[in-house]
Amino acid sequence: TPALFTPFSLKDLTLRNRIAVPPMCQYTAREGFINDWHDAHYTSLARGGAGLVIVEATGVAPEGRITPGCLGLWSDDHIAGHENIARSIKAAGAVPGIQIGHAGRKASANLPWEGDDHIPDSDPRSWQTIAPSAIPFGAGLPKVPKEMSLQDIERVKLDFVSAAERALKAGYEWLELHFAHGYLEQSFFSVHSNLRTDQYGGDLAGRSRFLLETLEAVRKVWPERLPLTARFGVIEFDGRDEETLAESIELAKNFKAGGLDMLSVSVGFSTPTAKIPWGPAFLAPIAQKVRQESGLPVASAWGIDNPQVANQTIEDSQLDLVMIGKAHLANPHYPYELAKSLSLEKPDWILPQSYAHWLASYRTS
Ligand SMILES: C=C(C(=O)O)c1ccccc1
Repeated sequence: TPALFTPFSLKDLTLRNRIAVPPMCQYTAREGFINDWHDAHYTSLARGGAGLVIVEATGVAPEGRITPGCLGLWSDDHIAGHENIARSIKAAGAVPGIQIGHAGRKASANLPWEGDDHIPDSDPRSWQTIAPSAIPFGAGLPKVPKEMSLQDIERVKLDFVSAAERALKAGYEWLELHFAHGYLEQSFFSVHSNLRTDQYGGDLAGRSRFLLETLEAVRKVWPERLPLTARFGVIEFDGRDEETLAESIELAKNFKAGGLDMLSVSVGFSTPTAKIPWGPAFLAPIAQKVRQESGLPVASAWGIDNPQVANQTIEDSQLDLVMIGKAHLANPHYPYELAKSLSLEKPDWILPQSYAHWLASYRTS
């Protein structure tokens, strides 16, 4: 059996294979609510055969959304829509996951295909953004955020806890904290965005504190038997990579000590001047180093859209799970293509029986 199609167990869950659909914002919600688009989108992805489907970045507060089109779990009214999503993913044989986050200084933005930039302050759809320091990201996201008070920090931690409790009520079994991509928690960790002089800034311990306290608070309400994971940028490609990676590995060790079950290794995206060396599974070797030195199981995304590359990252013990995004948008049944390319036995049965039976019948080739 190709390594990509071996099961993966984490806490009380077992995934049918190593293929995960990473969180990919659909920007199709209104006031944070699930609608028909999300129902069809996530159901079709789960029926495609992946072991895990993670629902897109879901705001823990209205001002924590990236755009007005993002999903939310800041209200109990949001739970019902997510119950359908979680049930439908599980019914298709995949583990239902969700990513919760706060976009920090990158919030209050237009949809990517409508500018991908900050909504002008003059536009009634815009809102005040918050961050560790009053430093803008730059480029298309020039809004100067409000520096968070200690009360703001406490409130946002509680927002993460409440969103996690709602995710559990909705039936999700895998929770990913969005600590990456220049959003709020990443921005506390990065020297590009955190110039605080209190206990939430300064040295590595200070810049790690908000992340570790958020993890600690969410861990208390997320059942021990279910995976609690985080997506985090371990490198910025900003010319300080060795130092950033060393600090990130220290943080990963503290994540593990704090009860994190897995790290989805990504890029920090904390500065618009980063020079990212995009390439097939380009983060896999970095993820392997994080896994070796922190002892955390790792996943990673970016450029894993080739069957041999995907399988090799598992075969070579670089990754425990591969996050395959765009290939799934192009074809929700992408795991079926992977199964055929990698010569899995009875590849048709990756898909639901209503499809598999006929795909395996009346073969003409
Ligand atoms: C919407 C994103 C997310 O939620 O992480 C994102 C961020 C950076 C690059 C691509 C997508």
